[in-house]
Amino acid sequence: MTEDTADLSPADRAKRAAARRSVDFVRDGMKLGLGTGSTAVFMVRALAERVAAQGMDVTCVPTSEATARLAGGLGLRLSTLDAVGRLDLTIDGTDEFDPRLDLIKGGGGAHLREKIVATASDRMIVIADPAKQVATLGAFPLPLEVVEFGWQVTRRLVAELLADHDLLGQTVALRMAGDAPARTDQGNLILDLHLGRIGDARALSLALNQIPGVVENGLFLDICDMVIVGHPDGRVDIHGAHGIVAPGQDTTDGIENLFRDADA
Ligand SMILES: O=C[C@H](O)[C@H](O)[C@H](O)COP(=O)(O)O
Repeated sequence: MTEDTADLSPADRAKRAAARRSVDFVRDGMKLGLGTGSTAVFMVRALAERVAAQGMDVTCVPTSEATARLAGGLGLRLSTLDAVGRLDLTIDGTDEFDPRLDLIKGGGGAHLREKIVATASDRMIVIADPAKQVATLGAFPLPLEVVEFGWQVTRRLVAELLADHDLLGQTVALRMAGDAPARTDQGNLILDLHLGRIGDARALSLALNQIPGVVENGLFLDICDMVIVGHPDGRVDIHGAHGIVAPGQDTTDGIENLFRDADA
């Protein structure tokens, strides 16, 4: 199945360009983590096309029920993280990435499973449109998955903790889905932390996860190896941990070199 790009918005054309480039990194026999969100949807479709066209043998672990439905419906072979144990590569979207390739994720509430899967992967490629690139994380509200039991006490502890950190804002909001609280795939709640700018993401991430009712925050630190940024005209830029390693329309040659460069 190939989408008609003429019907896509510029942002969606950019997401699609990044997504299609990312599946060039998939090799026969790989165990793959599949991300969640609108950019990941383009990736799952591109992956299903490639696997079918080339008769590849890949095993996929989805990071959400939505991705599981999409990937399964497109004929990709699904498994569970516990069944495969270790993954070769995870490809996922993001809400923000900074020059260190640190991320804020969880705009769709999937960051817990996404972080478990990415951490169990040898590599993580993030796919993004240009709007996701920031100098400092924090303009996008930081999602925090919390258990329902005592959540208002948890929210108060989170608010007190934020007062001790280097942040522009400190508003904590329960995420809603219409009139009811939004629920994650685990049945938990989400607090969105409107922080404006996060001065020390490592200190904040560690501190938040010390609060008992907190399950996981949306900061992905030192997890991502490469960000592929798509553009509406189909070009892509590949960002490694030390800057752009493949500006403009790169080739499919030297994929392993790109990873090595990303690690340099
Ligand atoms: O919970 C959702 C995930 O972290 C998504 O990967 C993230 O929100 C980016 O989503 P999108 O590709 O739709 O911008």
